[in-house]
Amino acid sequence: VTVTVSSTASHPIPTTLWGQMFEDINSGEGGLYAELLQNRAFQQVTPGTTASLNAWQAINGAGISVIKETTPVSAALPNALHVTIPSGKTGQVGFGNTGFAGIKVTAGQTYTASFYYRFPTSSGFRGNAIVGLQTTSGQVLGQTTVSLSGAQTSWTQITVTFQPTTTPSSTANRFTITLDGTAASGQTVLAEMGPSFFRLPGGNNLEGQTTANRWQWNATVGPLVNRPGRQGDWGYVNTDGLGIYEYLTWCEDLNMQPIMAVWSGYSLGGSSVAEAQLGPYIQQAIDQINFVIGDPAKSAAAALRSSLGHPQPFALTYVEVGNEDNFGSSTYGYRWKDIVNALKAQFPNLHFIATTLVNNPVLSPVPTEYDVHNYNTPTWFAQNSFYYDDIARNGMKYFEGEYAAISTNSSNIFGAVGTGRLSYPTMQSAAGEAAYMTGLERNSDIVFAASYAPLIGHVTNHQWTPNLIAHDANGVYRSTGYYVQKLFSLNRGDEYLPSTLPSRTGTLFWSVVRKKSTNQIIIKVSNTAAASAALTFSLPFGTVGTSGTLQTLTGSATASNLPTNPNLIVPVNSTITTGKTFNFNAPAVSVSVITFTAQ
Ligand SMILES: O=S(=O)(O)O[C@H]1C[C@H](O)[C@@H](O)[C@@H]1CO
Repeated sequence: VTVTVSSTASHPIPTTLWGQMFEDINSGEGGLYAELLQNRAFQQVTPGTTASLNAWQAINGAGISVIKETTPVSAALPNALHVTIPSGKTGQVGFGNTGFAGIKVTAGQTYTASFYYRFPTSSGFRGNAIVGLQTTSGQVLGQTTVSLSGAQTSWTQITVTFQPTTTPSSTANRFTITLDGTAASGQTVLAEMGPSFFRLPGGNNLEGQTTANRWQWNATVGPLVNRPGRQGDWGYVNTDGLGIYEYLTWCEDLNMQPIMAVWSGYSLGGSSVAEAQLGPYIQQAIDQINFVIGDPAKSAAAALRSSLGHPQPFALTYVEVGNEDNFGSSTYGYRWKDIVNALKAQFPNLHFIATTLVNNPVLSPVPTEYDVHNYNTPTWFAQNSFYYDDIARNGMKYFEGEYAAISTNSSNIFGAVGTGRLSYPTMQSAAGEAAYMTGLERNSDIVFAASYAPLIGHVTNHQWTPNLIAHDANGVYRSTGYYVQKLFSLNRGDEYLPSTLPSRTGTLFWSVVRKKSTNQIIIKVSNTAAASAALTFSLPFGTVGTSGTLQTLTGSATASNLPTNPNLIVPVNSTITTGKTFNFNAPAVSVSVITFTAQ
């Protein structure tokens, strides 16, 4: 096929185009949230149940159970671990935590541990607790001692640091607190992508199954001891140690602008807040936004931000109202109207993104942006790379907030692995997504942002596959889809150059952009076919570099990067002969980026 490129740009490409969405689907807890211990504060569990001791285990015969404290360490943390050291025990006795399916221990790194303890009744016990990391078979990796006093009947916080002296070969390790059995006998002691935006906090995990357990910004901020946590929407307790302030400073550190959601009055269990009852939830949304951008002199929420060390507002342009409210579309009409009218009055410079299907129902005020989600097969993405070409240019802008090729079974996209659902992205799913992304780039006059979803998932403990990045206690695993996102994100242009259009029903797709600051032309090519494809590029520029760089991601269609072979398919860099006219042979099932200068 011959691709003739125009030298006249059709439109500027928004700087926000390629970004990431985040929600906690085994991605914060045990993942990005640095806490190594699972169930660290027995939040949101029922005392006395097996689940309440999740990840905790007794060592050498100690009696452990989760109790509802009569004098809790804080209102937010009502539960405590009750530890009984039986009489007649010798050696170290106590309890351990096995982390999130393991704890990675590296010699020489400094580990910090903190716990509160108290004795229910005053006792003459004075002794050392040993706090450290061991293999689950009991080999000490690193530890320190701290003295405990039986006279301490009110909660007191202990914080220790220690450096393991051994790096074990496996992550089958645990955090331990033990006492000398003889001395303590009979005592009871009360435990790297360059995204431009970052959507948070979800996704389903914003919504709650009920109004009561929706995500609430103010419950996720301040000292951990004041964060109660919540039953997340993915079957486990969110400690909310990774809260709104952590999200915002994370965005600032990585130069990403947040696309932040406010709760919209609908929960995944199907309930909607009645219009007459929306007031307090709208106020909570106003406070949430003031926490992010408000004036500390005028808003308590903004003053709270300032007190945490960030007096200046964070960057914020886009606020999403809910998530996938197509599931609650019968009440979104009034919820959108009342929420957006109130928020727009307070924050006239913000853009509010609607989350129902486009214009279904018709909303007032008319949204300026919609969030569109697409989960489908690799073939669907290739065959729908013109999804936005046919959409009217009427001022409406689109956020492709969630997209991923998740199954090869078009009649059961959301089915289980084994019925076509992918456990990990494959080369075929990555090429399909890349084909679709060339369409997003071509239509970036109306598509202002796009993010693959979900971003991260745990290798063994997950509710959703595939994920862009997998992780476990040993590390992170970059998928084929991750490399496609990285190739597009790190090779952005600032304007789109129209070119011969790919065939809508074909298997070969490309986009051509220009990076004005470096006079570079960047061509992205996705070949989703099982055979290589020959392209000839014809360029209208006066001078074109004779040599360019070529980055190619290719491999067997059904192959994935697995934790056991994480670098099976990675981008390969080489050079390519370029010029006013040059040829390129796209390998079967491949995604390529060709970069060269021209002016
Ligand atoms: O079951 S789904 O609704 O498809 O869940 C999807 C859509 C939702 O926004 C997000 O949280 C989740 C996975 O990314």
